[in-house]
Amino acid sequence: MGIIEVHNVSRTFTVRTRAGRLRREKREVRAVDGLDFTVEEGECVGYIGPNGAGKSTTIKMLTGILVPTGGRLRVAGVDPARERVGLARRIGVVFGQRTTLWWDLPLRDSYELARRIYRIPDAHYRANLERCVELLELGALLDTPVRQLSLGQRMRGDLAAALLHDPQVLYLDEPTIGLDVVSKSRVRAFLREVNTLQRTTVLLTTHDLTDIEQLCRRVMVIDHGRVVYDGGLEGLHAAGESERTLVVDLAEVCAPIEVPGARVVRTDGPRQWLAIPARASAAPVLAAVAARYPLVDLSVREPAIEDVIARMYSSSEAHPKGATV
Ligand SMILES: Nc1ncnc2c1ncn2[C@@H]1O[C@H](COP(=O)(O)OP(=O)(O)OP(=O)(O)O)[C@@H](O)[C@H]1O
Repeated sequence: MGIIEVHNVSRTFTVRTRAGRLRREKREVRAVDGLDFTVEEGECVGYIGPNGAGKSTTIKMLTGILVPTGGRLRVAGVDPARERVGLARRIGVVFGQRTTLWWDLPLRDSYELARRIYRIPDAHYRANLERCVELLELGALLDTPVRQLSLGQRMRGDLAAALLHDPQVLYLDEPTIGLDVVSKSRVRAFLREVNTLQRTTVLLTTHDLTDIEQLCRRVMVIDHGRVVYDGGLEGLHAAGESERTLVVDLAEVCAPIEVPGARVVRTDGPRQWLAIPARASAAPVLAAVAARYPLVDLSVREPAIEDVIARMYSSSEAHPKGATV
């Protein structure tokens, strides 16, 4: 049995919309519609999809905040909605757009509250706090009120708070949203460590494919409340034939770059944009450009998740699910 079991789960919402000046109409929104998947203990799974696909609704059902309209859900062997309080000790949740920390209190006090709420034994608490403080470089921030922390510092603070009670499962909803490159890489390094050393199961929702690339062997794509792809990131790129973009700044205006494995898709003065297949390494293209052209700077842009999914649909025509799940 997996640590997360989702069988034919649905969740509908009834929304009231205006129909004329006085009349209101009821409409059903199927946020999640016959969702099926299993996550094994110790996996780190990316859970991605376009806006409104049903990701947050799934996470809310997995924490017990929302009750499914149909189907069967189990997390660590229990029904989340029925045993929400008991399950809270076994899961950790981090929402990138919100904080679970106390706004006016120093980080240290929020952690102390978590210790009491979860009744974490002293020695355990001290060891976990020490490990999180070291790995997330929180030492100098422990006495700072949360409202004075930068977004990246607060996110690191939130991650520590979610892990002090040693949860078996960690749900992350956009943990790197709005962070700079350095903060993103710190957060990712920490999550890798938590998943590989602590064997914490991670379900990660993100719009940043680099998060998935660096952390997850498995990715599930959800669209219109259903899983439309379940497999490796490479397979997803292959299914959609997705492309990365290499942005190249040259010392002078040149004719469009010609190197094997890449094609120029745009030019603007000395800057050129090259498309390369996302599943191939960018290194040979970088080396060829550097050897033949007066290179000043370059950066690699991952394809947007929305583009990868759109391409996946167009390449598998009307039946993406059959092609990939
Ligand atoms: N409380 C609610 N009442 C009515 N409709 C809702 C509610 N919560 C979600 N929905 C609808 O359910 C659908 C799925 O929403 P959900 O927030 O799960 O998507 P998401 O994949 O997390 O999107 P995003 O990436 O934008 O956060 C959307 O159409 C949304 O409008």
